[in-house]
Amino acid sequence: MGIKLQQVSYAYSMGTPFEKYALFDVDLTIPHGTYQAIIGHTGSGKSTILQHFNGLLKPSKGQVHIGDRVIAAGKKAKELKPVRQKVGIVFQFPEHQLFEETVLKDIMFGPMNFGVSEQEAEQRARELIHLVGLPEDTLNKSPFDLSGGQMRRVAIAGVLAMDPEVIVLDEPTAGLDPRGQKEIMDMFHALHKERGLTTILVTHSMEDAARYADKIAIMHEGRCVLNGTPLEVFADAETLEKYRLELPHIVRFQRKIEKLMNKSLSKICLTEEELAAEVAQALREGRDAQ
Ligand SMILES: Nc1ncnc2c1ncn2[C@@H]1O[C@H](COP(=O)(O)OP(=O)(O)OP(=O)(O)O)[C@@H](O)[C@H]1O
Repeated sequence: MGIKLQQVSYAYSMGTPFEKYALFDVDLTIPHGTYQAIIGHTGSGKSTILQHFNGLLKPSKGQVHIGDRVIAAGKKAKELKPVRQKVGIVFQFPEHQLFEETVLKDIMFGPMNFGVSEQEAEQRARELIHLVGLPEDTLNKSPFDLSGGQMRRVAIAGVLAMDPEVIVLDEPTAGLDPRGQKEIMDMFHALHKERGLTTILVTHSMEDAARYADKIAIMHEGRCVLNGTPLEVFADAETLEKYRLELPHIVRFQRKIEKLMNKSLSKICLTEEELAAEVAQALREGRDAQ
């Protein structure tokens, strides 16, 4: 399922003296099966845009297409339950929303609330607990006896239990140690590939955007100022500089090497392996030319 924003503007407290526009004429098309990162500084509108992806917020102007459903300014949004089931949002610190006495009940809560049978919901929970990297006996524990990282995984299993077609991740690794961060990001990437999910990652991390995303959109003061593949975005040094966004570590390293070699490599590299191969190639060419 894809998502498309057409000329979307959004004002908080519309029509009151506190009216404040947080989005201005945003056009963004996220085709089915894409891994889209949305990056921007604090206050650029990331959380506001995210809440449009499943109808939590309705645009003040413009239209949001979620699959074949259209949510438009000025129109009453009909029954949004199916949209909420198809678009799962992993909010920041999702473990704060755990509340049941056991992990099993917590994971089953969402699907059962949406009419899935108890048997089916339990089966999903038993499958998902492995998928999020926890042993099956976790299901019988209280979520509040788990570590922070384990609680995060349980909360993620709860979102996946709804069997969404689109998954929206709002800084999903905030507060985790580097190893936990990588494990969670790799897990979402594997899910994205295996289940053909449309994945939207809202992040401050250029590293994660570079490593996982097919497309990177840059938000600045409520506008989407750039959207392209990682290579297109990292080649646009002028725009990145204008909006004070850092290149990922690996690209900065490449720039340093190029400066020392006084030579540009033939492409921008996003992994250590690619960079090593490009440098080796450039050295070979240098030797052959002597
Ligand atoms: N409930 C609200 N009422 C009024 N203004 C708000 C509200 N929520 C956000 N804003 C304003 O809207 C703008 C965009 O905020 P938003 O939270 O979408 O940005 P963000 O990029 O998600 O920031 P962060 O990275 O800090 O989460 C900011 O100027 C913010 O102050």
